[in-house]
Amino acid sequence: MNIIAESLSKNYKRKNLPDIKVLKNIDFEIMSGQKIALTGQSGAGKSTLIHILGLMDRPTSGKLYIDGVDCFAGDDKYLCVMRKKNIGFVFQFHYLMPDFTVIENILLPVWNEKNIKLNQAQNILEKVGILHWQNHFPGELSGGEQQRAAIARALINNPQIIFADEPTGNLDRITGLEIEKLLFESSSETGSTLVLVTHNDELASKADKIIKMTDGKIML
Ligand SMILES: Nc1ncnc2c1ncn2[C@@H]1O[C@H](COP(=O)(O)OP(=O)(O)OP(=O)(O)O)[C@@H](O)[C@H]1O
Repeated sequence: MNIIAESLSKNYKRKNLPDIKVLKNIDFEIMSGQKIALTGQSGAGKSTLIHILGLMDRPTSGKLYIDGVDCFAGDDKYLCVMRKKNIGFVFQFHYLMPDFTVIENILLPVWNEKNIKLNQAQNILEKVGILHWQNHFPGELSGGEQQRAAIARALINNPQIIFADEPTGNLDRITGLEIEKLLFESSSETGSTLVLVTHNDELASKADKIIKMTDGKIML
């Protein structure tokens, strides 16, 4: 799926202070299947942007087209359906449910079809290298393994776009590189579009395109 941002802006309101302008008229196009590294210094607005692209937040102004659809013209219910159908999200923290096993966590987004999806969930766990952990609880896994489980959960809906917001921020360098490599490989295999927030220049250089943000703007 391709993504077009047209003059996206985001302001946050602050008590007794002027609004803070976090995104300032952002324009770009991401082609279907492209792997994008989103980089920029802390506070540049990367998370704010990726939350809007992932339909978890609305811009103050501007448009976002996913495969030609003007997403924010829809109501919240529409955004929710669109997100569930097309988008996978991996965060810096894994947000796995501690009282559910790994396989149950992967099946949570598709719980009403969990019996039908079991094989697929196990295949994904095998692909991300943690099938042997399927009946264990997240607390028994290492940080890297937990993040692999979070990726598996993001993949269960066969998303056409994956957003990953510093998914390796809590991991050591080697484990982090493995996780980012896994995201790249998964995107190549499935042809899904990947937008990855990273501070790793080596990895960013392997992306099809680097979008660099500075102070709420894109540096071209
Ligand atoms: N809900 C909010 N209310 C007010 N200000 C916010 C809110 N969310 C983010 N900000 C501000 O917006 C700016 C951009 O934040 P954002 O998290 O998008 O940056 P970032 O590039 O992802 O940074 P980092 O690399 O440190 O995660 C920051 O100054 C932040 O304090």
